[in-house]
Amino acid sequence: MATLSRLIGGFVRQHSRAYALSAIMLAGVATLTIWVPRKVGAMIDGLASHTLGGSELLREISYLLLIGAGIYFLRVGWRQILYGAAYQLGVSLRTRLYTRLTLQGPAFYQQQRTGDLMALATNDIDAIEMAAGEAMLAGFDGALTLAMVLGVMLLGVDWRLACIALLPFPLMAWSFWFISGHIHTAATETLKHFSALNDHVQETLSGVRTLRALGLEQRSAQHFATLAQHASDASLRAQVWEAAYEPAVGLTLTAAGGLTLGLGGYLVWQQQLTIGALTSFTMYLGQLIWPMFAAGWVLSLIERGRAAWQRLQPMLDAPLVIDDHGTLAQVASGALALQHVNYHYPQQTAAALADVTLTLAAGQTLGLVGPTGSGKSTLLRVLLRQLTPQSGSVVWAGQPLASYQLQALRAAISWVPQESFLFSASIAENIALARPDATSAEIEQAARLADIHDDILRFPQGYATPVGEKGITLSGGQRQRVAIARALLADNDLLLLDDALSAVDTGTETRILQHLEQLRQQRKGRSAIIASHRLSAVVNADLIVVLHAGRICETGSHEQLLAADGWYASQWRYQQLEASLDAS
Ligand SMILES: Nc1ncnc2c1ncn2[C@@H]1O[C@H](COP(=O)(O)OP(=O)(O)OP(=O)(O)O)[C@@H](O)[C@H]1O
Repeated sequence: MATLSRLIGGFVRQHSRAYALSAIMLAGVATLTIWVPRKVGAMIDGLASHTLGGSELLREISYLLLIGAGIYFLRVGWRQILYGAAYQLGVSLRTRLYTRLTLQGPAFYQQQRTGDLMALATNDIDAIEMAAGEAMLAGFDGALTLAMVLGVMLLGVDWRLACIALLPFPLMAWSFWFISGHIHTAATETLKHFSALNDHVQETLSGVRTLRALGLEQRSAQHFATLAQHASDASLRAQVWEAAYEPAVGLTLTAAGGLTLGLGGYLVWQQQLTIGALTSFTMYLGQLIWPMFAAGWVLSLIERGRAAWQRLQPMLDAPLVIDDHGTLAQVASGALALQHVNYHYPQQTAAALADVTLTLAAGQTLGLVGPTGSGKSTLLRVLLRQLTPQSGSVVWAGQPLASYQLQALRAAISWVPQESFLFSASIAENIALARPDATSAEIEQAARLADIHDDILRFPQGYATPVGEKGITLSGGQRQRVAIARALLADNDLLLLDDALSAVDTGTETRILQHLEQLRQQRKGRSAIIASHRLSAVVNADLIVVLHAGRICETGSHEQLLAADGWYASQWRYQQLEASLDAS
């Protein structure tokens, strides 16, 4: 597992110019800062010995002002350069995370909470960005200033004073180590609690209608308040530990100041040190405040970054549930054959698909029916390679599914799931999702085939009407038909309808199925698999397969299955009776 230091090290090497330039500017800041106490000490000694006249004094003061301005501009410069580079780390980590998430399959998302993933992409990456930017440079700045100030104190002022002043520092180092361990724990807790909070908000907003319908708003608000309290407590604990750096620095510097004044006063009294030199030394001691605080700040940022990286890295390295080592970039037209396919979900004891064997010739339509939970959707997901069977083979156009590039395979299939998703865009853009270059005429033609054209014209802005989260809400049946139009416009070799007509009335269903049949006649070689509870959707299929607890228990054409008088026939009679009762 790569550590945070390796990640940041690699990033610094990649952006070495920006970091080197910032370091040079910081070195300039440190050099100028070091210069000030020496100048002030010399001025005091000059004034005390009456060797510094009015004009020289003015000149020295203007030098000091120039140094101050130089420090200011260099500080602004290095911050701009460094943060510009550190933000690139955030961009690259976010892109890596996003790309990885788009490649993961349903099994991954079943184990992850959406709010947690969103927190990783925002809060956690921010913390890593801070560790790579602010912490790196504050660390460098602090270390450089410390080394230069100590060097001047030891070699340029008085080594005895420097040695005595440094006596309390080991105690401070120990307290920093102690505090940073606690900050790491508190930062990890804070990020976890923030994730839980995020997750609750995301889930609540997605299911707000259900919450309201069940009258659960108050309970949800109480739960939110508890999570918010936990997040705030954890954040406060981290802040309290961060605040502990200050007294440690204060105590150390006060002790160092006391020791300096004691020995310094004695040396001045013994005339071994001038008052100006003692003043310079005290000013240098004051300049140690920044490196001390920088050390605390850097440790805190690094611990927060480490905690975030420990949460983010497993997501970036999570193995892809579906391997993508196929080489074939195109699916040729051909039969689809399943041989003894078995699949069971990891958490389930019973198989969702058991010994499924069937063949669908190119251009044929397969009807997939069976009681709820019999494995229809699972079979379609195996064809989409969202799930990999534990045993058996699936071959399309003579090639195992895994030999196709995943994207090529999925691009050859139009899939309309039970719950279709509409993005926050216009209806036209939602239909043209797989073919953004489609013309308006093509989009309208697909909408006509899906029997949604007239509905769309009744919307306030027609095809330009925004839908999804920020637009109007479509009915379940309208959503399904927009999704079917999307699939038809894509015009792929294989169309998978997963109970995709369940929310439309039987008249609309019949019209859409007729359109599909006409399309199939026009474009030879196009196959379709229609999974449905309603048997009327599969009556005209070339082959109908009845699944029961994952097994194929009946197979044949509509007439053959009626003659067999099994589950299909009894279900057909029941549904026909139901339809005639509805009609009367
Ligand atoms: N993600 C999952 N994790 C665990 N078990 C699952 C998962 N999805 C489905 N199952 C189980 O696998 C079995 C087959 O489910 P599947 O959704 O394929 O049936 P289905 O025939 O499409 O049902 P329906 O007609 O109700 O849509 C069921 O027992 C179901 O509980």
